[in-house]
Amino acid sequence: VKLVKQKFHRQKYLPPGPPPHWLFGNDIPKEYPARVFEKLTNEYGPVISLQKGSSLFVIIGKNKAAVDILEKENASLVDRPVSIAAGEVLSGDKRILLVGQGKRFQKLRKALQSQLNIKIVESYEPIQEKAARNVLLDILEKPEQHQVAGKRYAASVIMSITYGKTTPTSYSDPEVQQVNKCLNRLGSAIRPGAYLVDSYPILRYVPGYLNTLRQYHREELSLFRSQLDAVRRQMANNTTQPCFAKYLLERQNEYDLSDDELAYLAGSMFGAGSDTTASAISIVIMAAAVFPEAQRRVQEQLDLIVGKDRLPSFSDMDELTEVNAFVLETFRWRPVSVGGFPHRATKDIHYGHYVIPEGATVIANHWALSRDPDVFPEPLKFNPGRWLTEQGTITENLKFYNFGFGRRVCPGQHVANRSLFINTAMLLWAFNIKQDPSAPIDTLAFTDVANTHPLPFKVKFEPRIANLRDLIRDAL
Ligand code: HEM
Repeated sequence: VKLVKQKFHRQKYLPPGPPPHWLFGNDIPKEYPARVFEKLTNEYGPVISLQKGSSLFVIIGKNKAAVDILEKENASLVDRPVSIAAGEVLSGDKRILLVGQGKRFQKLRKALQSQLNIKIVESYEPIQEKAARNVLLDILEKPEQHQVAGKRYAASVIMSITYGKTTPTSYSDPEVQQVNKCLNRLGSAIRPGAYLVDSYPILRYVPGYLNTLRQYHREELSLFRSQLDAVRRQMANNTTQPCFAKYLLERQNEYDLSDDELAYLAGSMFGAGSDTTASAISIVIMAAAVFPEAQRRVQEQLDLIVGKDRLPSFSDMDELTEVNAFVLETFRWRPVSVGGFPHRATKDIHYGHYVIPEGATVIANHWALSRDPDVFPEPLKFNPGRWLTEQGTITENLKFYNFGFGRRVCPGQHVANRSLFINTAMLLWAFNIKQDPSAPIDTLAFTDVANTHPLPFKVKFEPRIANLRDLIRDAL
């Protein structure tokens, strides 16, 4: 009786939402869910709930509610929803992104922080500058392949930081292709509804049902092990560059990591950090082409501070406020992690007169947050100026949570921010990026996946620097 009463009480105080079908519950949108959820936010309010089977989804669509819940109550939202297909089976429960709250999560996260914290990331500057100069060369060579240039940048930076790789990385490298094959498998398995076992866990006992995913896991693990073994071999002949893998191999006991935990941790850096960064660079190129006035403001400051006789560098970062504001506005304008990432409530959370019950999956819809007029007036307008104070410095009073929330906030955010700074500075310094009048850009044409990517689009790169190739070659 007590349990029934409790259930009834919770039901009564659930956040509002569209009425569920008595048997099938609510429809979970199959296409562009973040855009559909934004409409539901406008209809039902900042926090809504949807019921599907035994799962309760709480979707947050306003910044104030997102901060009140996911930041202020973060201790109760460290956990991830159970993911049998993608998390337990495909990732062997070792991929940090999907690992639930507990000892393993804590040690993986601690190990990541040790190499991704704001102090350490400065040491990656030479890697990022070099790779960003290569983006310029790639674009001079094959401007129509600008999206590939961004992917190559992101892949080579991650490979250098993680495994100390010094040879140039091409997006067609067999190793990168293999990693991408694994990532595509993850992307498919992670889609809501992709595997019935996530709604009906009993299915895990059906013989053969999860065999393919188990096989994928073995392949992934052996790839990650082999990447780590390469670093071990280099360490044995003293030829390793300082990198994430070397640092952790030397301190494996201190961080209490098994061989496979370490292999997965290094391996999943690529998954979390490569495609996201490449997409964000592509969005910068799109925004520059579509908003020439905003591009021009950035270029005026670049000409003033950097001039045309040298390339921009990290030493200009504090002064290039227009570049920083432009990047912040692209993060908001088209968020890469468009629908946000799910957290699981480990106790009842009270919000106003609603209760988010223990066990609920809580998701901040980044797309809706980016268009929340309470925080971003005229949200559809691309306006980097909103990030600047009257004195021209970056304001401290505005924040967009493109890197997520609480104790799960993206640990790679400092690397990502710096990648976006250096690429935006170099691209807008080197080129006038223009729309191709014969192929106008559809700025809503994005892939429909968790980390969204602009669909292929055409732009023209007009060099602004006469001796660009020479300057790049000198710097390289
Ligand atoms: C523009 C680029 C990036 C964006 C937009 C982004 C966004 C995110 C978001 C939204 C999350 C989930 C946060 C949450 O649960 O609330 C996340 C998690 C994560 N990110 Fe990033 N990220 C980016 C780049 C990177 C990079 C460069 C790395 C690594 C070097 C990285 C590593 C990770 C890892 C390991 C996690 C899982 C953390 C956990 O579950 O505790 N990310 N990221």
